[in-house]
Amino acid sequence: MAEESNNGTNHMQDLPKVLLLGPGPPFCFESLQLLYSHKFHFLNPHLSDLSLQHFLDHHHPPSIPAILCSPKHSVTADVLRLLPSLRLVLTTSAGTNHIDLRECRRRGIQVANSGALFSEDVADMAVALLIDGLRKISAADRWLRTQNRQNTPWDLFPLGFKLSGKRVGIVGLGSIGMEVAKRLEPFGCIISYNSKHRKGRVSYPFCSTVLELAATCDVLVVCCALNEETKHIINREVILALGKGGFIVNVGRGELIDEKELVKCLMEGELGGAGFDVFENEPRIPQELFKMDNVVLSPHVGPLTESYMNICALMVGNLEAFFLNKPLLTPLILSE
Ligand SMILES: O=CC(=O)O
Repeated sequence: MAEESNNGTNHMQDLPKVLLLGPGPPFCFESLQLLYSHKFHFLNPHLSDLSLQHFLDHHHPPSIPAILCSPKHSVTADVLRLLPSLRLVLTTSAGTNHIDLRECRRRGIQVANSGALFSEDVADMAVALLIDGLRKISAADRWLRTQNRQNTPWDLFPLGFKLSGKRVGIVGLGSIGMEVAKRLEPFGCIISYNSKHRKGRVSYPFCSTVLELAATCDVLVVCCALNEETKHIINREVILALGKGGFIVNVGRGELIDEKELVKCLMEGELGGAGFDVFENEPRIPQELFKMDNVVLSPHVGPLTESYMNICALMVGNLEAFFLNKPLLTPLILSE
């Protein structure tokens, strides 16, 4: 960390530089700068008219050791190439699919994410989408609002589906997946899972493939990390294996599902319903979904609760640890 200068004040040029690839999540980068500009020299290329490359040319890229980004900004190999002294990439998200992790590893750049900060919130959202879909809450709300239902017998509204007894397959039993399981068990759901590896201390049945999981479940909750192996892990074959009464929830990343096939399956009646907080081409949503009452949509707000108030502190904790050569608080890639 920067030493105090002789007259007891920190000069900005002495502070460690942190590049903010913004604008970042609501209020996050603003609060960070308001609270911590005495500790770090934050650089804001998004507030400049210059391209990132030109901005960096003006700010001596060899002296920038750290980046803070959000999922809206890809940290590609090209971006990394502009920063020869980079040693740390921080992201405000749990997902890291916007970061070229392979290149970070190759260059010995450490990476940290939001850890489990939002896991409960995202799990709440998964369960909410599932209950909403099965019990048709949003559909009922629309039904009441869109026409004057005071004069329509309410028993004309279609039957919903029970949550208890449903066989729920969790795709990705990380910290979000575990929170989903923890929430659904008391509802009487029967949990099983697929993950990259069988989890040692977990008693839920493990399926080695998503296809096998789908074939033995009524519901899939998708919450694994997006990477080369998991892109379109939910494909047509998996959807058909889940079946006509099946329900899919996605709170991970849109690209985990082959969205085109999913829309097709929903239109053909090959899948019972779905709840999405994430989409393949955000902010674009396939128009067909807007017409489906068996689909619940939400605009990628799973992590957006008051938990966000803690993201600044977590990011600063990681920055302080890094500049003091201490272990990162929420490491994903450590230096060798
Ligand atoms: O989508 C949000 C996250 O990955 O935290």
